Amino acid sequence: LSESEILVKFKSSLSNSDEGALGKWGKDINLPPCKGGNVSNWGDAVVCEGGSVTGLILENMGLSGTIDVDTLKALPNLRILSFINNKFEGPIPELKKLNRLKNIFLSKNGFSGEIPGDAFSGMIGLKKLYLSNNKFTGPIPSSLPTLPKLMDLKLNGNQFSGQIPDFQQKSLAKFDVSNNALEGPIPVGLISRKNPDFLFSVGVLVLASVLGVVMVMMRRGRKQQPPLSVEAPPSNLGIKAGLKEEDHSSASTHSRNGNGKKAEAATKLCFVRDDRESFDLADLLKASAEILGSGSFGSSYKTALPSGAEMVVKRYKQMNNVGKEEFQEHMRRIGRLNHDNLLPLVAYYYRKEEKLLVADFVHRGSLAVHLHGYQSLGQPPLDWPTRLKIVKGVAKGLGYLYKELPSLIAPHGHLKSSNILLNQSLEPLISDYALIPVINQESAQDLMVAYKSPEYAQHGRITKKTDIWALGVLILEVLTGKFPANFLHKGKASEDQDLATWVKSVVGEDMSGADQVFDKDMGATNNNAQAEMLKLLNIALTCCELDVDKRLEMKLALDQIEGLQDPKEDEDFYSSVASDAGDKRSSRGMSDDFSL
Ligand SMILES: Nc1ncnc2c1ncn2[C@@H]1O[C@H](COP(=O)(O)OP(=O)(O)OP(=O)(O)O)[C@@H](O)[C@H]1O
Repeated sequence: LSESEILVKFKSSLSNSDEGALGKWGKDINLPPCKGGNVSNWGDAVVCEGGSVTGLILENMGLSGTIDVDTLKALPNLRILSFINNKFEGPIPELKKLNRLKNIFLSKNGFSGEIPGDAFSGMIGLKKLYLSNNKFTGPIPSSLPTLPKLMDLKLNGNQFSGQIPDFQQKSLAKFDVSNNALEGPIPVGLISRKNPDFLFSVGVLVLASVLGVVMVMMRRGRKQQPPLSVEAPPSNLGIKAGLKEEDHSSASTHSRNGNGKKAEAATKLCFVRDDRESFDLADLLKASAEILGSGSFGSSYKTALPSGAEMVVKRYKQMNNVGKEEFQEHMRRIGRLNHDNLLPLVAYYYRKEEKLLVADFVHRGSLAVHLHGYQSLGQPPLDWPTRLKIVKGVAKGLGYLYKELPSLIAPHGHLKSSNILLNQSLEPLISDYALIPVINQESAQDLMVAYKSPEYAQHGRITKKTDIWALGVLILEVLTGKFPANFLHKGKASEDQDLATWVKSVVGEDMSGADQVFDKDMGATNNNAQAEMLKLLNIALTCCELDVDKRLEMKLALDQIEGLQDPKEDEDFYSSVASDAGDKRSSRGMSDDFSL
C-alpha cells in the first residue's frame, strides 16, 4: 500500500473523522501525504520528514473508534503519535506493535482498564509517553521502568493503583503520577535523582502515603463539593482586554454552574499544553490586572490566578489572517514546543475580532529593560558572563524553533530584546515566536522585525536567514548597549544605516575600533573575556550580512556561539582597572546579587 492508502485505511477505523483536518485526507489519492522534504500535502496533522510520514498529530478532533495499529505498522518511519483530547474509549491500543515510536501522546481521552505489564516491552526508542487524564486503572505497567530512553512520563489524572515501581533510567527528566490512587513509599531511585532539572510530581501521594487513606478520601470528598460560587468583581482586565461585560459575566457564572454551554464555549480558554492546571477566563479576571506595556500589536497585562500563579495576557487585534480551524491548529503547534529557552504558550482565547494569548509572567522582565533601563530597576547593569549566557540561550531557543518549525520561513519572525524575558537566574526565555502565519499580513509587514530586514527592504521578501539577521542585531544590541530602533529612520542621511552599519563603520575592517563599540556597562574585562567578546562581535556582524548568501547559516551560527568560552569559575574576569559600573558589582555572577 502507498502511504496515502495506509492513512485512508487508518482513518476508516476512526469515527468522527470526516470533518476538520482529516476531512481532506485522501480526497485525491494520487496526492501523496508528503511532498518531499518536510512538507506535508495533507495539512498539519501529518508530519513529514525526508518525504515520508513520521508523525500523526490528531489532537482536539472529537475522534473515537479504533486506533488501528496494525495498519500503522506499514508506515516504517512513524515516530510520533498524538491523539490528545479526543473521545477514544476502552483499552489502550497495542502500541508495542509500533516499536519504533519515540513519542506517544494519548492524554485527555476516555481510555480505561488495566494496562498489561508488558504493554511497552521492546519499545527501546520511546522517549515521551503521555497517558494523563484518562481512566486507566491497575498497576503502573512494569515494562515502563525498563525503557532505556524514557525521558518524560505523564500518568497523572488516572486511577492507577498499587506502588510506584522504581524508575532507574538516567534519561528520565520529567515524571508525573499525581492524582492517582497510588500508595506506599516513593522509590529511592526517584527521590535520589541527581539531575537538577528533574521534574517530579506525585501530587497528593506524599501526603497520602504519610497520612494514609484518610487524605485520599478527603481529596475525593473535596472534588465532590459543589462548585464555588463566584462573585468576581468586574475586573480591570475584563474591560482593558476588551472582553464585553457579558463575556465576562458568562465566564464567571456559566462555566461554574454548568449552564449556558454556548456562552461557556464563547468565553473558554483553550489550553494548548496538557501539563498545566486548567483555569478559565473568570479565574484570570478575578484579580485586578496590571498593564505591563503596549507593544506593536496591543497591550500585555499581568494578573494572578486564585492559586497565586502570575500570568500575562496579551491581546491581539490584528490576528485574522487565517480561519478559526487553522488558527487553532497553529496554536496547538506552538503549544507542542518545549525548550528551556522558550516561554511556553499556556492557553489562548479565540474570538473572531481578537485573540488573547496567555503565558506565565516572567519575573525579571525583558532583556530590553535590563540593557536600556536597568537604572529604573535599581539594579546593576548586566555583566559580560550574563550577557554571554543570554546570547547562548537565545541562540539555542532559536535553533530549536528552526528545527521544530521547518515549514516557517521565519520561525520566530519578531526577535527583539523586549521579546526576550529573563527568569530568576537570568536565563533567557524567548517569547512572541512563530506568529507570522496568524498575524494579518499588512500588520506583519508594518510591525514585525522580520519585515525590517535588509532583504525585505531590498527585494520585498523574507528568507530562511531573516531570523539570523535579527539574531545578529540582537547580539549587537547586547554587546553595544545601543537600542537598534534608534538607528532606524533617523532622518534622510542615515535612513539606510542600522545598528550593524554603525558598528561596522566604527570598528573598521581590521576590527581595531572594537573597543569603542563595546558597552562600558559590561565592565572592564580581562584578555580572555575580551577575545570572546570580539569573536561574538564577529559572529553578530556575519549574521547581519546584507548579502543573504554570505550570512551565516543557523547551524553554523549556533555552533560558533555555543563554542564561545564561558568565563571560568575561578577566573576573575574583571581587570584590576574596573570601570564605574564594574565597581558597583561583586566580582562575578551578579545575577544572584540582585534583589527585585
Ligand atoms: N510573560 C511576560 N512576563 C514578563 N514581562 C512580559 C511578558 N510578556 C511581555 N512582557 C513585557 O511586557 C511589555 C509589553 O510586551 P508586549 O509583548 O505587549 O510588547 P513588546 O514586546 O514591547 O512589543 P511587540 O508587541 O512588538 O512584541 C514588554 O516590556 C514585555 O517585555
